[in-house]
Amino acid sequence: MNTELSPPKLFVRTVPLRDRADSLVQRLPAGTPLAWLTGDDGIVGWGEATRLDPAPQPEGTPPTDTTRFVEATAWVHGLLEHAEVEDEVNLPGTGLVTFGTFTFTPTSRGSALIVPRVVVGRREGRTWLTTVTDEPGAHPEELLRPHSAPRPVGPVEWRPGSLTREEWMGAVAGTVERIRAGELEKAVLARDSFAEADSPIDVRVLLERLRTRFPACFTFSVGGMVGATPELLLRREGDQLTSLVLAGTRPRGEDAGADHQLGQEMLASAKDIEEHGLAVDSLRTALEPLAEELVVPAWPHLLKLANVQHLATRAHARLAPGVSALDAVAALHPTAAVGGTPTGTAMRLIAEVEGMDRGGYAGPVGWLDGAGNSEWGIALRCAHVDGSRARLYAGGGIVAGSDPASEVAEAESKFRVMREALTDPGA
Ligand SMILES: C=C(O[C@@H]1C=C(C(=O)O)C=C[C@H]1O)C(=O)O
Repeated sequence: MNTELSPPKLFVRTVPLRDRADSLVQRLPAGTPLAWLTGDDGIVGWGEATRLDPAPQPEGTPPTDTTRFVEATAWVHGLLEHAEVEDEVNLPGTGLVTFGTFTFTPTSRGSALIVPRVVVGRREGRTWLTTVTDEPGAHPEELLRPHSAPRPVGPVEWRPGSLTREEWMGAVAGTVERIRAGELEKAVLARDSFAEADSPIDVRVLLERLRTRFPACFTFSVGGMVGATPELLLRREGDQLTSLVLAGTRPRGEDAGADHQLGQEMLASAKDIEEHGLAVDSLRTALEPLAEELVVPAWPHLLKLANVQHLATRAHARLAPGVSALDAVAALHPTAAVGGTPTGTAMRLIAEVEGMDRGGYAGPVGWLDGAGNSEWGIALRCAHVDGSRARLYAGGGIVAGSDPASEVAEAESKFRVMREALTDPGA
């Protein structure tokens, strides 16, 4: 493992593989997998050629500080400058790939950038293998790591998080009062809960369950953060940037009629449209200075997932020359979908009332390649997995019209994603 700021020289080789149309998760050995998957496509990686763990900033650092992103940008730039890359496939996700997870606030521990020894990727029926070594022409030993079968999670004990249900409802009610008093417009409040298994959790099992249950989401595993997020902070391909903003949540209906009604009700709800509008505005304000063109639809659409439905807006931008994906990540994080409005006030309120450290929850998680292609999700519907323990996180946007009991129910429906992933069939 290499953690110093001056990067090593890496030899990177990408070759095509025969497409077996299998799950990429099956290629992963046990251990700490890296993954970014959408349905059958994506990239998985293992081993560590090098990594950067940006240090947490001292307490009292402004919540919008971007030092961790700036450090990461410089480090990746240095890596790419030194690397020798032979790429026979040339698609987004080939060549030198770095996976990353960034904490929600600058003062938390847990931001990491990891270059795996081995990556297997697939995009639209084309599969590839990338190896990363310290010597030219060498094969990483990780390529030969034995592939044990994924192990079920086994019995799980569910433990309460930092705040009880009543305490958290109190925090929501207090936040609503402060919004009504004019201190801020919106804050996204979250809570945590714990799962304790008898033996170390095999993340591959979680990935396979998440990927198949949420094929439209981004299933990820980076630096212990594991989940399936529906929210795309940004995708960059060439100079094109796409972002999917989500805010506004309803349950799925029992049948098609009830489901349709719940969706239509949300589209007609002034409270949800306001909550969504604030998230879209924060994206627009952050993106405008970086874009030569920016297209944001005037009205949201519905995104239906297995557990909930959301108001969604897909924005497109053409980036100005010289703007990297990490520059855009730094500018966009945190949108008002996970922070609030105004950003600084909301982040201070979150730190004050949530009673926990979010770690990587609601932070950017994703990957970038040497050509500047990149995908970053917002780490939601996720847990931090550490050995036999998982810490789950879920929350929702609070505005003047929010009701604490509904917010608890909404967070529960979001917790379900990881609760179900951690529950073996028949358990
Ligand atoms: C905060 C979460 O989700 C965010 C909040 C939403 C809302 O308040 O309606 C919807 C989608 C996400 O932007 C979460 O999943 O924990």
